[in-house]
Amino acid sequence: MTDAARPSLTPPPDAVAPVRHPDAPAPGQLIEPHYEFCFGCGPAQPSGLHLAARAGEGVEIFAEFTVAPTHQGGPGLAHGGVLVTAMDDALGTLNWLLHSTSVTARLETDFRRPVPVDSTLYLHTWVEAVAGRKIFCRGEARLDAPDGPLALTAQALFIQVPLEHFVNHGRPEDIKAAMDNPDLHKRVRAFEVNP
Ligand SMILES: CCCCCCCC/C=C\CCCCCCCC(=O)SCCNC(=O)CCNC(=O)[C@H](O)C(C)(C)COP(=O)(O)OP(=O)(O)OC[C@H]1O[C@@H](n2cnc3c(N)ncnc32)[C@H](O)[C@@H]1OP(=O)(O)O
Repeated sequence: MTDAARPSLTPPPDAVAPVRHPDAPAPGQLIEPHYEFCFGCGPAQPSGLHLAARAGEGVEIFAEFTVAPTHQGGPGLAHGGVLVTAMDDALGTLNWLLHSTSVTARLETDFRRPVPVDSTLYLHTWVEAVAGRKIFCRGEARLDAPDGPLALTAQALFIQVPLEHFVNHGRPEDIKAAMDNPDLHKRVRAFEVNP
């Protein structure tokens, strides 16, 4: 499908190039998971993807995820939804480079090749353009090496939201636990004062 057929994923004429926030993680720096129970990157999720993400030089993320037997769809193959989750998380981690909180509004993924269990997916995501609250991003994932065969490509629209988005919509006991975690609180507050 051409870009013209997906108008909501194509930056409008008044969109601007993304700006790397001055407090963004340095290129090469490992980015801490935003939440320990996140299914994509949280260390406290036994069946989670345990995605490890690093900042790139631009407004971009490089991430890795190794497909475990718990991630199967077909026998010995990664479930497509799990691959989309990995892509979604690598795209969501771009928040750290813009220093804003945004959530996925639309995510379109092309599956280009099967991904076997035990393989490592090398994801690269980047912000293409920003228009008001809309963040237009793209991503690709390659098999077993940063320059390995292309397995997935994606285009996404993220929408910037205030922190209240999470506080108002999350299950109250989880929000309370998150707010009681001083590390998480400090990390998330940094976004608020540096929008
Ligand atoms: C202290 C507490 C601790 C908190 C800890 C938090 C730390 C967090 C840090 C970092 C988070 C990182 C998370 C990473 C995880 C990976 C990312 C995910 O999986 S996120 C989950 C999945 N996504 C959702 O659950 C969104 C559900 N949807 C919504 O909430 C709303 O629909 C939302 C916010 C996306 C938009 O709602 P509106 O009311 O704010 O805005 P409207 O007016 O509807 O849309 C604004 C513009 O965007 C377009 N738009 C909206 N949705 C669209 C769509 N699906 N496709 C195309 N355009 C869309 C609209 O047409 C509108 O455009 P026009 O301004 O009129 O030009």
